[in-house]
Amino acid sequence: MESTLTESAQFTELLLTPPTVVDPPDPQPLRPVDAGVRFERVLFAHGGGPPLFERLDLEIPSGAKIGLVGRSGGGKTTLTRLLLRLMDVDGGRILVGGQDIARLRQSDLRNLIAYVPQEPAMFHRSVRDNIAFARPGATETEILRAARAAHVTEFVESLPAGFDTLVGERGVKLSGGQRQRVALARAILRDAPILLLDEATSALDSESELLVQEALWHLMRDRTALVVAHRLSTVVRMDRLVVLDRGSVLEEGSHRELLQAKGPYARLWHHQSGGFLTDEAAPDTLGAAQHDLKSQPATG
Ligand SMILES: Nc1ncnc2c1ncn2[C@@H]1O[C@H](COP(=O)(O)OP(=O)(O)OP(=O)(O)O)[C@@H](O)[C@H]1O
Repeated sequence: MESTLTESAQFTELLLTPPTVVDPPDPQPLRPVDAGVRFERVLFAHGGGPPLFERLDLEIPSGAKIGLVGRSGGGKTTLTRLLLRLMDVDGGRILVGGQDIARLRQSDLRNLIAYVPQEPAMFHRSVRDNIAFARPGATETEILRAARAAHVTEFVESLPAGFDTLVGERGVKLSGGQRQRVALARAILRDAPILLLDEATSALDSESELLVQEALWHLMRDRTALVVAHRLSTVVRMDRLVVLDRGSVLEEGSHRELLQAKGPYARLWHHQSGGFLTDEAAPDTLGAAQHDLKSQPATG
């Protein structure tokens, strides 16, 4: 009882003390000290099937920008779903900021991670509502700022009712690139310290691609980013690429290091065409590369 009284007295005192310093005009959001992500000996199998991940270890330091690449079925989507805790691991653990996500409140975990899926869900509401729902209570200024940063403003200006234009069922009135920009605006508005992005595989027109890229880089600044990367322009700029195949990390390093290593990624890179790391092109490439890795002794 006494301690409660003391605490409340201290609290009141704080309230009554006139502030001697003022907030900066453009304050930075308070972030956890560490927004690193760590997969630790993760074991996982889909619905009683064979294990996909067997003791998967992956470290993403706070603020790092990691690209997840690899052929279809490698486990990229599963990894993102485990991090969002849409499913639980069968063994090992996933840590965010040093805390086991299984021990966090779901809402707290969601506040730490902004997720941009390949096919962002669109509601038959206005463009504004489609952005705003990412953070209930956001002010008009905040919504418009996010829209501007994600280059939504440009295309909205040519819509009949601007931000009040209804986007149609599942956003049919918007192009793929425009939907992605709305999704990035949502993530900007969320302002979470960790960004998890499943990059769209479908070709965007080059103007959209450029704008989405720019918005994406803007969004990644000062955040930890894990991007399932399909586009070469994204991959090249990442700090580190992780090549995932059949639930295992085949190799990792920067784009330059992996090219020099002349391994699976380098083969993928040289095989791909049209600016995308196509899953179609990957199986033979990675399969052959994996065979090479297995059959040749490591030469360093
Ligand atoms: N819900 C599910 N139930 C059973 N097996 C699944 C399920 N989801 C994925 N898998 C299997 O898990 C493995 C990894 O799939 P995942 O979607 O994570 O790979 P991916 O690298 O994201 O592939 P893509 O590039 O095609 O999206 C695949 O063998 C897939 O068939």
